[in-house]
Amino acid sequence: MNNTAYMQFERAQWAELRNNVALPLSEEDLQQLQGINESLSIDEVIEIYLPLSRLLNLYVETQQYRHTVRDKFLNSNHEHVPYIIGIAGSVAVGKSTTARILQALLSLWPQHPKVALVTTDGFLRPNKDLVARNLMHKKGFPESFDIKALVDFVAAIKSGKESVSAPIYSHLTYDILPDQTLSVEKPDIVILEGLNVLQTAINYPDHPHRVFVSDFVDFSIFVDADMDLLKQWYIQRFLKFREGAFTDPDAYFHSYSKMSEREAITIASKIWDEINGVNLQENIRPTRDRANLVLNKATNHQVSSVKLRK
Ligand SMILES: Nc1ncnc2c1ncn2[C@@H]1O[C@H](COP(=O)(O)OP(=O)(O)OP(=O)(O)O)[C@@H](O)[C@H]1O
Ligand SMILES: CC(C)(CO)[C@@H](O)C(=O)NCCC(=O)O
Repeated sequence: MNNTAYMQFERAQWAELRNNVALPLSEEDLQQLQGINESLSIDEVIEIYLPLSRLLNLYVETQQYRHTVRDKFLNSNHEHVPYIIGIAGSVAVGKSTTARILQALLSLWPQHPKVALVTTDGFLRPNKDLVARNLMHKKGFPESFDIKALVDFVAAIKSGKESVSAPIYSHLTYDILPDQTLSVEKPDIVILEGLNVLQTAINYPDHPHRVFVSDFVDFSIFVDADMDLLKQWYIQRFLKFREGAFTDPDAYFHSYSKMSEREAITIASKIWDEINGVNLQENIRPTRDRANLVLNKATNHQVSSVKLRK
């Protein structure tokens, strides 16, 4: 008996769905997509993300229709509130890249929805608070976030408020930027990505809240990959930062740009084993089965299978 809550698609089966997608991509669109990430292949966009954007576009339309039906029933006229797509998964799995691809593709559909992108990293507590709470080695763990501020933020977006602002986290300074905020001005769609998008009370035993981020998320995606690949991607990205952003003297990890590649790999590997890998096992992967859709990635970030809730 098949008692799973998901329909499972192998890569080839999912890719076939692109034949149902009537969205021709121009040369310019392809160039824009390629600009998101130099290692992203266009085949990957066409075979995996294009059908996914079509499905999401249909869900958004259906939601808008439901609101129209509700307004008819109530004999009133309420404004639409943004549709929220949540993207969860490990550090370095590619949440922000997935979010940017979907943002670009969704904006190309004929309705040209305005799509905003928000990362929950902005709700990490500033370093000074983490130091005071002895949590600097727990960045990304539930207790390192101001979860109440995050829930209030998504609730405000869903209330239809004209402008809602979020703090910004910088990977360069490794801290919340003191005088900058991101403002979300009632777009059609908000893509909210972060480690904690699907977390619930179990993850926050010391700060019990009755309402969670996922209560406001209309459609959730969990991006997953095997542990050894994730560690490898984390180390690769660390080395990329080391050659790029960390060479900036203002970078928190500037000293890493001066050490040998071998030393840098040892450090990245330790950070993975002691922080990000542990957080994945304890607090992130256990939320996977709450997602509406799971993208499983294999070597080179290629999606190997897709699971969609029945
Ligand atoms: N589809 C893809 N194709 C090729 N490379 C990718 C893809 N997605 C992500 N990557 C690479 O994987 C690494 C991690 O990606 P990204 O920064 O999007 O992850 P993330 O999950 O948002 O990480 P974090 O939680 O630390 O912010 C980056 O080096 C990125 O270039
Ligand atoms: C900011 C987070 C928590 C999530 O993106 C992560 O990238 C991070 O900084 N983790 C802490 C350990 C590390 O430096 O990777």
